[in-house]
Order: sequence, then structure tokens, then C-alpha cells
Amino acid sequence: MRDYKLVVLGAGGVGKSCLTVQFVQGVYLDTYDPTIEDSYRKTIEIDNKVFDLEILDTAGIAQFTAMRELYIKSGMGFLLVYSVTDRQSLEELMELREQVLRIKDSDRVPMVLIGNKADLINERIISVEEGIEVSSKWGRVPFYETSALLRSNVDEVFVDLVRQIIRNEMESVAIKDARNQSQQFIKNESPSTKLPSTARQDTKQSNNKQSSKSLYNKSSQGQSKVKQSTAANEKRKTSHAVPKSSATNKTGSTTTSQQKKKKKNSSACCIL
Ligand SMILES: Nc1nc2c(ncn2[C@@H]2O[C@H](COP(=O)(O)OP(=O)(O)OP(=O)(O)O)[C@@H](O)[C@H]2O)c(=O)[nH]1
Repeated sequence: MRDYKLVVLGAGGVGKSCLTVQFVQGVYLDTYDPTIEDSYRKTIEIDNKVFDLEILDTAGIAQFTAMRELYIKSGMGFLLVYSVTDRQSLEELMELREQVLRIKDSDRVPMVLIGNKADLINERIISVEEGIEVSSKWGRVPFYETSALLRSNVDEVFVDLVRQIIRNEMESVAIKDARNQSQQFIKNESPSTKLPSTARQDTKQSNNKQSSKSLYNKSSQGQSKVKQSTAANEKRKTSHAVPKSSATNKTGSTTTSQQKKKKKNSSACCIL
């Protein structure tokens, strides 16, 4: 079984270790001991399949962030955590997300935006709406408010992230298949394979030119096929990101039970 490498990122003191330890061990740490780097393992079952997770709890404070580039490279999914009591921690996440996208060289990296310490009602500085706004700006990255103290939405954020990784992997396989199919199509349709051998000899030069031209045309057709499927996937992704409540309202009575099940599995915005 393959390991799914998840990385927990965020400023110092936002609760990364508490969320991770709550998820892995079901224990709440109420003392603050700044992390250098801790790795945890957990096996979970999602949709009747078992996954081995390796979770890297990273350092939030600047002195210990030298390894960041390395673990972003090896991470498959990212939990980006801020504290709802600390504006600076949300601002730091903008930079962190940019860094992840740059290092991964992709804008479709599995990630979850997390506003932790939601139990601290009187100390709250960042509203739920602000969290939702950031999530929309980020292309509707799934957003949750959590409380490591109350163990609220803790499992949900990890499960959501694993689901995103699985979905991404399936989409990559689909894109590869589409590419292979279009290449196969080009091979089968190549004019040189259809001409009798004598004619092939006579027209060798012009055919070469022609076949490379048609190759170009067909491969661009193939590419557009792939693009279309990517666009369709984007669309799917967008629908996952609709906050649970509005998704239910919109689809209402016309939603089939299967569709409902799908939506239930992909709630993208969860508050306490
Ligand atoms: N009330 C409340 N306090 C929390 C919560 N999560 C963490 N804390 C507290 O916040 C402090 C910091 O938590 P940590 O989990 O160590 O924070 P961190 O993000 O791992 O910090 P670094 O290791 O420095 O990056 C601790 O005193 C925790 O008890 C929460 O959900 N609610």
C-alpha cells in the first residue's frame, strides 16, 4: 500500500500540532511546545478503502522553516492552518500557498483551508465570511473552521484532503488515457500506413511533410480533447466547493440520491 503524504502548514501557534495529534491519537495538547518537525502515521478507511497516511507537522516559527521547500516537494496534499484569533496567521497563509503552488508548479494542488481555534468565541478576529472569501479567492479551496480542543471538524479536514488526492490521481489517469487514445488514433489514421508500398516510395517526400502536418493537427485535436476533460474536471471541482448549505438549497428536491451521496462526501465548507 502506498503512503499518502500530507503536510500541515501555518504560522507558529495556530494549532497545527494539536490538530494533528487530535487526529492521530485522539488527544488534546494544551501546552505549547514549538515544533521543529514531527512525522505521524495513521491508517484510515475512506469509502471502504484503507489508506496509510504520513502526516508531517511542520514548524511555524521562522527559525525552523529551512526545510519547507523539501517537504512541500514531497507532500501530496496540504492543510493550510490559521487561527481565527490571529489575523497575521491568515496573512502568512497567502505566502505559504503561493510557495506551494510555485514548488509544485501546478494550480491544482490538493489543499484545505482551516481556521482553527473556533471555540475561542470571544477572541475571534477573523469571521467565517472572511474565511469563505479567502477560499473563493483561492479557487474555492475547501474551507473548514476547526477546534482541536473540541475535536470539531478534525477528521473531516484530513478525509477531505485524502479525497482530493484520490480525485487528482484519478483525473491524471484519465488525462493519460485520453492522450494515449489520441496517440493511438494518430497512429491508426496516419496516411503512410494506408498507402500501398509502391505509392509510399514515390511520394515519400511529400508524405513526410503531409504526415507531419496531419500529426500536428491531430495532436492538437488530441490536446483539445484533454483540455476539454480538464475543463470538465474543473467544473466538477467547482461544484465540490459550494458551501454545503447552499448546495443543498440549490439542488433541493430534484437531486437524485446518488448525487446527494456524492455531495455529502465532498462538503467543502464546514463551520462549527
Ligand atoms: N482554544 C484552543 N486552543 C488551541 C487549539 N489548538 C491549539 N490550541 C493551543 O494553541 C497553542 C499552540 O498550539 P500548537 O498546536 O502547538 O501550535 P502549532 O501551530 O503547532 O505551533 P508551532 O509548532 O510553533 O508551529 C497551544 O497552547 C494549544 O493548546 C484550539 O482549537 N482551541
